[in-house]
Amino acid sequence: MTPAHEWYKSAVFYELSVRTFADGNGDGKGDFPGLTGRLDYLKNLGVDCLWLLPFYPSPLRDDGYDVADYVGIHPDLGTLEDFKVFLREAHARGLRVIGDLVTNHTSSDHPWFQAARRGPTLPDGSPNEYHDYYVWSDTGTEYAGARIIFTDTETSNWTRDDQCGRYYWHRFFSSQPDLNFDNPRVVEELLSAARFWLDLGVDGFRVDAVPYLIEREGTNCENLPETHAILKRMRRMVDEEYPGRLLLAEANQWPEEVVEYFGTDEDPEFHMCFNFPVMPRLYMSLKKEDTTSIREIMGRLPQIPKFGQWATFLRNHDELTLEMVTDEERAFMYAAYAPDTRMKINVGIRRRLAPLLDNDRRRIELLTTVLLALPGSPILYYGDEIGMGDDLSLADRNGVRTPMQWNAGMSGGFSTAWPSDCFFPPISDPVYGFGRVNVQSQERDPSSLLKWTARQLEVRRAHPAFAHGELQFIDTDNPAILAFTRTTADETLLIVSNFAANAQAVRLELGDHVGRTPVTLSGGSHFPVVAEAQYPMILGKYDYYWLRLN
Ligand SMILES: OC[C@H]1O[C@H](O[C@H]2O[C@H](CO)[C@@H](O)[C@H](O)[C@H]2O)[C@H](O)[C@@H](O)[C@@H]1O
Ligand SMILES: [Ca+2]
Repeated sequence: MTPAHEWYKSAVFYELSVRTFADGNGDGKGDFPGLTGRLDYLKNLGVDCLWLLPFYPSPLRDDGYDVADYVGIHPDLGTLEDFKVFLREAHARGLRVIGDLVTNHTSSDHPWFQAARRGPTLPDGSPNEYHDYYVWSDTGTEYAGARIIFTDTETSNWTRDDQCGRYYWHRFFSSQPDLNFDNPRVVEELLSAARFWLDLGVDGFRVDAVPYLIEREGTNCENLPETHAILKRMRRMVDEEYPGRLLLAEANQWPEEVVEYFGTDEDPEFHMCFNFPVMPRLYMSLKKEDTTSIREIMGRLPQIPKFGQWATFLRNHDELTLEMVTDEERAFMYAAYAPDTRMKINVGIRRRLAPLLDNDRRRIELLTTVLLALPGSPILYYGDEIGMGDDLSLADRNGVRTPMQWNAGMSGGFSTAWPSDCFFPPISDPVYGFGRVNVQSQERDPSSLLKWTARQLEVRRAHPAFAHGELQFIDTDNPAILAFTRTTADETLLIVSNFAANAQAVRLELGDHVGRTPVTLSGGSHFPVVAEAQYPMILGKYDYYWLRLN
């Protein structure tokens, strides 16, 4: 039995932007009342926890990751009362809700930065306490070992502030000055902001961009011990004051570094960390028809503490990041998945799941089943469950953030406003547009992607080994086939997936399971008994089996 406070280990997460999910008042911008009205959809889909992208007051120069007030609601999205109603209604349906805590930086519009730029000393000669909330330099030459993350926009991590006459540090856009986490007051401010939402009842946070909190000369300013110390302090606060709430780390790092963000059983840090390294390898394996890199990277993941759980995903609101691959692999991914240069951004590809996979239902199903079956709690990105497309004409990563497509009516049912008055225009092309791809039509079609996804989530829920089972890769004589077992004391599941565009024959090394009978999880079909170590199978193109070894 998993203790109740480890609910996140068996949860399926659903990431959404309030701004683009459902508009309740017809102004063309999604809002909390609109989202509240769609909670039954999410419940019926079978997800357990909603991750809301930043919903705070913000000038929206980075879609809300530029926070101007940590303890408010962006006026476009409703009021604090609307938020409370939403949270109550979500909880009433058994849905949990996590927010997005943007720790590393604020917006340059934040009152702290506006005060900080007045300089270290105020006109009356008194010290300006807010100046030290940010990281300043007189030369803008320090920390040269830190890479630039938004390579398409920024040329330096320093920008000169004319008002202050000094340079401020920023790992992301220049409109997002980094907070100075060497200042204990900043740490306390962030903890207070977290407490505000935890007091209201949120179930935790995805914590943004955690590797970059502290800067030190002579390092790359990522994953520093001082950064971990601050994050552990955050975890202690949550465990002591809000037991059972979740902290999920966004640390886009290699396995050896990301695992540090879990901490240890004795000195914990995050309950969950995104598995960034495996994500691009799922796509790579499809194009290469070779799953070796998935096995390799999963084998590189160190042991995590008992409380820990990975967060797995195929897509999110950012570009499909290619930071955690080699140069050669990155070149392969660009050639395979970004034939149009508009698809590239920074170190990644700004496309949604369905277009990446040529809208091929078999490939979408294949990657989704692998996502649901690998160790970790899966995170679905809104709209991918109906196969939404993207809009390359929109700037930055906004092309993958278009309005949810609810029906074939005006503005896809997202809003009663005209499409041109929506925050982003709903997609209307003949292939991915709301006239063809929408929730209402898929709810009426038993064979739709939406219905299929809901069924898979139901099957996953019925078999706790998906959430808790130990992973064992099965040796095969065909690299196009990914085969693994997930085992608990009660059951062993066998997952077999064909990453090739043609039917494949394979022999699975099932010596540990001789005498057992594979039975499909949906339908209960009995396969031939495992009579000897080598178990032959045939799989159609992009085919998969979810089996239980009886
Ligand atoms: O708040 C700034 C950004 O923080 C997150 O960024 C992450 O996304 C980057 C790619 O877009 C990635 O390269 C980096 O490693 C991450 O920290 C957030 O998800 C972004 O939306 C945001 O702009
Ligand atoms: Ca609205």
